[in-house]
Amino acid sequence: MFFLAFTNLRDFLYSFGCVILVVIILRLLYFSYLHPLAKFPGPVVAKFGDIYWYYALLSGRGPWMNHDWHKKHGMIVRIAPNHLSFSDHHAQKIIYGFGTKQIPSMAKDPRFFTPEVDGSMNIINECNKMEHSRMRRMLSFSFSMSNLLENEDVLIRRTNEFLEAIGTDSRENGMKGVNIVQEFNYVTFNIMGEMSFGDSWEMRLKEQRESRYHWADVIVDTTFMNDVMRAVVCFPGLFSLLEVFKPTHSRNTLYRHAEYATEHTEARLKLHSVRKDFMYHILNSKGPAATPKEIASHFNVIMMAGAVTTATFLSGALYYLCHNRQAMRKLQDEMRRKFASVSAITSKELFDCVYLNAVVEEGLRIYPPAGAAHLSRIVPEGGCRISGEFIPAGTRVSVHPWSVLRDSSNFHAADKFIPERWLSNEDPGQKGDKLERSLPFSYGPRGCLGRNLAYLEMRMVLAKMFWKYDVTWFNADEIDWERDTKGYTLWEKPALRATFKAVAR
Ligand code: HEM
Repeated sequence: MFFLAFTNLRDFLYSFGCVILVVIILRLLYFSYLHPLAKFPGPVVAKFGDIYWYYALLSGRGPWMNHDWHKKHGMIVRIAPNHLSFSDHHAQKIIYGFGTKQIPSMAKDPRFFTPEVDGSMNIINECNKMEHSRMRRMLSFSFSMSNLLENEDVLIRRTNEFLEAIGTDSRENGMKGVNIVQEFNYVTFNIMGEMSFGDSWEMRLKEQRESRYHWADVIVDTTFMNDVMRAVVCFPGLFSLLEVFKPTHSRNTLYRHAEYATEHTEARLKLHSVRKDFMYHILNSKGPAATPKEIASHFNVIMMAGAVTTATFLSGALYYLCHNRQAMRKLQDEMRRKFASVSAITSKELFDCVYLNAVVEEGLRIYPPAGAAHLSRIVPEGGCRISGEFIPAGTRVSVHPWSVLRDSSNFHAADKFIPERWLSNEDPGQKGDKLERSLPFSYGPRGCLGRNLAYLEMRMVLAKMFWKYDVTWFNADEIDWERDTKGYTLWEKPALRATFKAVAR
């Protein structure tokens, strides 16, 4: 009937074009002048649709773009039609905190924290607060300091294996050196795997048809695909289409990663082990039992969040230490003076290594492993005030960590790696740095569950590596970290080729 109203195709196309044009103009007017967030400044194109936001995320240059927007527009920037980015540290407490009587804690944003490809929900992507609390209670004991210290043998043995591997490769590879970024991925992968699955970890790795580190490599490739999926789910029907056709790349990354998590979970569930790995604590936790699918989903993200982030820290820290030889020497001196042998290096002894801890904090500040993008939340019913402005209910909000950490009003020489800023009495020392503004593990009910483990790993790997080896870096002239690294939600890092020569003792 609709078509009959037109005498010919030309008239129809003309009228159709006019309707589209009017819709576009109305949309532009609405988003510019009438939308509840219309008064907030930001890049012009960002307010008309989410596409620009996804472009920034997937371009790998998001952290720098977002920081520039804050420099230009101020503390609150509209980075998508319904999304505000904050660079104000005070917003952190409201957006990520435990909540108050007036403003309840904010739920995670379901458009950002999407289900896994098998539809499962887990400790990271669950946006329902009650369901998340149940999960967190179930997993918490595994990550308590007492349990981690009970499993310290895993951390020490796996770090020693890493030392062996980089020493051997350095001798065998000559001027080719060792791809140390990859080796950091492997050591954190091994620590997370054995802590999670105990005895079945090694058994399953030996049984698998691919190389031992195939899953570790898949995890690295999956980080970017996770962001692609965040964009895909915004287009109705596209995810279902992908499920039917499963393009090779997503099969080899997202789906393969989920399969690995399921295979390792099933292998461990069959093994009636008494070893107190993470699985043991999950199975013995009080409260309703989780299904095998849910447990596999937790391990899917634990292997990702646990391995990639810590490896990212280690890679960045090594890069910046290689550029600040004085800091590297101070770290080596502290380790070599304090410990008579590599076996004397234990987690407890490392707690009070002052310079090592300063290097760790500065490494987390200058290259925050989970601080490149936006961990968005939804403003609850009734709206609330953030950074002096009323923000309506339903708005997506996030603090952009990179913009906070690279802001010279928070940290002097913000682009420079200066461990001494964490030691107020040392030269070049603190110059009014607002140290509390570095929150690499976020904050509140969704703050990092693996924080204790991350600190133990970061200290142990750095301490043993710098106790044992002097480092020569081969591709120093080719690599500029800020240029060559890609900032998605997690980072994609360039290869660092170095050689490790054992110190004569
Ligand atoms: C340097 C290393 C690490 C950094 C910088 C880091 C950072 C973070 C951040 C910023 C969050 C909050 C995410 C959000 O708000 O959406 C988070 C959550 C989380 N992290 Fe880490 N993380 C690190 C290592 C680890 C490790 C080793 C594990 C161990 C498995 C881990 C497990 C988790 C889990 C399970 C959550 C979700 C917590 C929840 O929602 O209740 N992380 N992490």
